[in-house]
Amino acid sequence: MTKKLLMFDFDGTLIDSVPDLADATNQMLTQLGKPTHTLDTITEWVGNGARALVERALSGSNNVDARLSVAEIEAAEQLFFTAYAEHDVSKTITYPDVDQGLRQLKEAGFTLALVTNKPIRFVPNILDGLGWTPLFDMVLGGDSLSTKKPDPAPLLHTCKTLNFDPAQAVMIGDSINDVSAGKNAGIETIGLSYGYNYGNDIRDSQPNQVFDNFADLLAYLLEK
Ligand SMILES: O=C(O)COP(=O)(O)O
Ligand SMILES: [Mg+2]
Repeated sequence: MTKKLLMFDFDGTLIDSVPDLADATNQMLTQLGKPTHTLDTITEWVGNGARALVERALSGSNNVDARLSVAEIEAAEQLFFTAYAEHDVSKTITYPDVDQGLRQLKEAGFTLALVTNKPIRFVPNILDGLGWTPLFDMVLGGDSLSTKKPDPAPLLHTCKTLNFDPAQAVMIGDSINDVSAGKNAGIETIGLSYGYNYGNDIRDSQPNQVFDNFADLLAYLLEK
């Protein structure tokens, strides 16, 4: 791979975080006296950051209930933050071959960055727990800038900060937000099919490449 900067998405790409996100979501809903939801349902609400997850959970649907007040959403979000802080790594696991793969890519000379829509406050603890903090030269959360993926700004900001031309970079993720952010930034995109994408096939978003597991992605990145 002639690219030098690899920008990775986090949830659904490197880590399977939905079991913890779902526990925190259901803890919040229980505290509010609202019905809880299954792991599969909550999985389809992940992708646009914590605020969107909370709004969808309160609505019981991806179509957010317009009658929800800002105060109601913000109060629920605080409950979610408290619950997720307690459970951010209880059930979170890395996908197969990711841990070794990231280390191999780093050793091969790639610069690695993490560009997630997850609120930044939760990211350092998870990275520390996985022993991944030294692997990433830059980490951006969904609230690090004023816009998040699918906006291109986090990707372009990462390229600029790390002194890479967008043509030297690739965005790797599981969701249409990662592919759209890459396309909006004029950056090559690689989709991974095993994560969370609102129940849709990542191929529908037409990334430049798609892989069904991290081992195949690794082979592709290392062989070029
Ligand atoms: O927190 C989310 O909603 C998604 O996070 P991600 O961008 O790492 O997939
Ligand atoms: Mg993701």
